[in-house]
Amino acid sequence: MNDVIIALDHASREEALAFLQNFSEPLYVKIGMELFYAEGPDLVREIKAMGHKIFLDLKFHDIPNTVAGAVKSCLSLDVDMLNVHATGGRRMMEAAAKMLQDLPQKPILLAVTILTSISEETLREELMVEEPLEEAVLRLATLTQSSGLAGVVCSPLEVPKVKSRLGKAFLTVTPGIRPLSEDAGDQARVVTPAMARELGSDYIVVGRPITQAKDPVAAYQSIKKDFLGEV
Ligand SMILES: O=C(O)c1cc(=O)[nH]c(=O)n1[C@@H]1O[C@H](COP(=O)(O)O)[C@@H](O)[C@H]1O
Repeated sequence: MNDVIIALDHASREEALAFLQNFSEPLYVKIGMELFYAEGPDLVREIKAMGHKIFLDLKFHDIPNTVAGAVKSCLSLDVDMLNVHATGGRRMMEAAAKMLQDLPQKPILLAVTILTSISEETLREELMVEEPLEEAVLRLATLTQSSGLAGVVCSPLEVPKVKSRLGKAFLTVTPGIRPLSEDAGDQARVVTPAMARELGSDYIVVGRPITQAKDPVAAYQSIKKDFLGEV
């Protein structure tokens, strides 16, 4: 299943709902730290009740017991996807995955590998990681899979290696998407929607190229067409 996930990086409930009103169809949306910390879990329930699928992007990174509790707290929201940071390590990811094990219908649990705003240079000079960025992503993705999670967040650029090492079924959810005409902004590893399809991404995550477009519906449809090859 491939899809375009729209990042609702809005400051308030009013802004997010005004944005959603442009669309007549059910969407796959991402609620991240900005909107969640402003509005809390009620808005997640409200958007879910409107029929949209939800990726709750809170990127948990803490000791295993705390992350397990955070995942448990989120389960009542009935989200479709949620995430942790792979750099929290095996015990943390296993504790998160354990919270889902007895559920009849599990949300997709992902781990963020290396943020798409990080470049090879930043990784080496600021984070003191000496291995090439692609190797670091691959190492964290391997750890994520063996910890029992369903997939990773990475750049589409790393997808071919992740898939060839960890198998097609291991999901790749990829932000850092920019249509050709758009500025990369704070992203360091960017790829067009069509390239993401060619590289094998399962889902692309797109924020500003849609939310800040003059015509968000047209921007969404064009990105969806480039990624899925249909409207
Ligand atoms: O976990 C994420 O969703 C995420 C991981 C990552 O490595 N890079 C990344 O950009 N994201 C999120 O994806 C979205 C990208 O937004 P735009 O750059 O506006 O398209 C933002 O909401 C980020 O928080």
